[in-house]
Amino acid sequence: MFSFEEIKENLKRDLKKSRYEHTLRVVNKAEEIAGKYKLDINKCKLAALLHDCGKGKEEHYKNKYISEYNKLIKKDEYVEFKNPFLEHCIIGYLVAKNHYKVEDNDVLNAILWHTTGRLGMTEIEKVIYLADKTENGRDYPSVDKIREKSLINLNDAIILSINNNIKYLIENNQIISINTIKLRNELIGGISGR
Ligand SMILES: Nc1ncnc2c1ncn2[C@@H]1O[C@H](COP(=O)(O)OP(=O)(O)O)[C@@H](O)[C@H]1O
Repeated sequence: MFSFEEIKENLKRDLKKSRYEHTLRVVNKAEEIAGKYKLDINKCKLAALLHDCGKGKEEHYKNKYISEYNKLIKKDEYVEFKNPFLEHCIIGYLVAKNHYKVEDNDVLNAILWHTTGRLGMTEIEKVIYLADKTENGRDYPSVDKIREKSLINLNDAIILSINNNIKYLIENNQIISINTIKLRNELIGGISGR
């Protein structure tokens, strides 16, 4: 297992500058949100640091971890990670697990589901999902509302974020993850949680 600082050094080298800077802002935002809900800060910071670790070198890492990739991608809920916009999620999961030797499933799942979310998300997964969408460099019309809500109620913030996300995906004629739809239905259905 690499230390947090070692991973940071590696990512500084491997990611393009803007992606690395986004990553550091996601770490800060994840720390802020996790602190609010008294969640495990170290797990959240590690997942935030690694959330985009597969970005930009998807083909390279896919080939490197092809047998595990092929096994995972067959699962119904993972099929959509074949989509080029979502591929970095499963690649990030594989790189965190196999290259950075992360064994903690809370951290690995937060990386895997950071873009789409999924039914039955853990609170750590929700923190990384929201930290990615609301880090201080993000600037889109509803970001302030989602940012504010993230520190009040995780589920309500995610509903706002998904509504915004779906509009964007429709306007750009992109696929909408079935996992996102399932999550939205779960949260709108009023399943308890925070
Ligand atoms: N719920 C979703 N279902 C399908 N595609 C999505 C979804 N959310 C985002 N995407 C696509 O994935 C891309 C990457 O999203 P994301 O990882 O959140 O952005 P970033 O790489 O900037 O952190 C988006 O630009 C969009 O095209």
